[in-house]
Amino acid sequence: MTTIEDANFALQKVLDAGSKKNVIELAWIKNVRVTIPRVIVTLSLPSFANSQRDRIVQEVRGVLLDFEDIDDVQIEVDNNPSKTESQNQSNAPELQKIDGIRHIIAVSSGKGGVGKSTIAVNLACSLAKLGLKTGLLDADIYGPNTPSMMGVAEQNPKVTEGSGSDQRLIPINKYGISLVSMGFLIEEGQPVIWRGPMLNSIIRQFLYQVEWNNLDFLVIDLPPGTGDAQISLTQSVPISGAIVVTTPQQVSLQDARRGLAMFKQLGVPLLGIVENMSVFIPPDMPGKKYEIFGKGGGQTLAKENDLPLLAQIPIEIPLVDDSNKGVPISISQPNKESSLVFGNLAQLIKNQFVNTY
Ligand SMILES: Nc1ncnc2c1ncn2[C@@H]1O[C@H](COP(=O)(O)OP(=O)(O)OP(=O)(O)O)[C@@H](O)[C@H]1O
Repeated sequence: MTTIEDANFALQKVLDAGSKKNVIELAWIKNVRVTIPRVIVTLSLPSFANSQRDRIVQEVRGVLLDFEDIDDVQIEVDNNPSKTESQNQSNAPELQKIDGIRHIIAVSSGKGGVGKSTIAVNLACSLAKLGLKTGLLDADIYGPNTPSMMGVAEQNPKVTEGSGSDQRLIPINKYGISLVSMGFLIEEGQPVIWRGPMLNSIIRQFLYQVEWNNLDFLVIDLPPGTGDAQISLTQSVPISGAIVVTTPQQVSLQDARRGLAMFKQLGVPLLGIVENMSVFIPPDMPGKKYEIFGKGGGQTLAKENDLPLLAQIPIEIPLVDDSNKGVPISISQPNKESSLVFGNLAQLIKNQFVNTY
């Protein structure tokens, strides 16, 4: 006799067209009841999967009718579960607009070391160069290195006058960018042991008690990966769009896919993919490009998720050197290829949001 376990197992054959993950894994099946000869399934689809609704319903019905003792499948579709609904289910706080910020752009990566902070920093600088008021929040609690890339040594930024909850943290201004780092809260060399709820309250306090000065964009450098910290962060702030950074290798795609699935599941809008370290440009051979890490990774990821490949950033030695000196390449060498690519990326993001001002 068919059981709920059998039904759930069979439903794993139904896949999301983009991520190729199955509907059980993606938690798109909210409920399954089996009362032979009938099965009742509740589907809970995020808004980005609406276009697949009819196909998914048909396939769910198909795989369940394959059982000999089932001849009636009822499917209830809970369309576009709102963010507030899913947050209530997980007891997450409701998203609240942050005073003084128009748009929040999250820069994320499935794993560390792919250049996420480099991209967050240079994107922020390039947005500022377009005349947009820009802030940068380094939320990478595991390696808050944005201040050093921006040449900011202060560990203790100033606070506004007043007392207790009236007081607000004043961002550090560098290269025209308002910078705040979680690193300001962590003593150097100390391990980070914050868990979801603790992190959640810290990040909220951090964001809502900062004197953000009418920013057009706040770029957030998220921690790498898809653990508690990332989920807390993405549920704490109203993100306008997320960028997923990958390198061209196949191995980093798997991690990036996990990142994409997390954003989709949390209902965070995705802006697209940025491929870093696409080609190496040797400084002594202008015009030469070497595909050190293979090619096509960013394009593959973009295609399978129906997202744009927003930028392909080359490996350039000054990108490391200048960043080590505390000056992002977009500021120090605006005519280098990577600076031009960062400029285009900023323009794309501006174009996407400028009409909503
Ligand atoms: N396109 C590039 N060309 C040359 N060097 C790069 C490029 N992108 C990143 N790097 C270098 O690679 C190193 C890692 O970059 P970065 O710190 O931005 O990665 P990350 O993904 O933020 O890492 P983490 O997960 O540790 O925060 C840095 O030394 C940086 O200067």
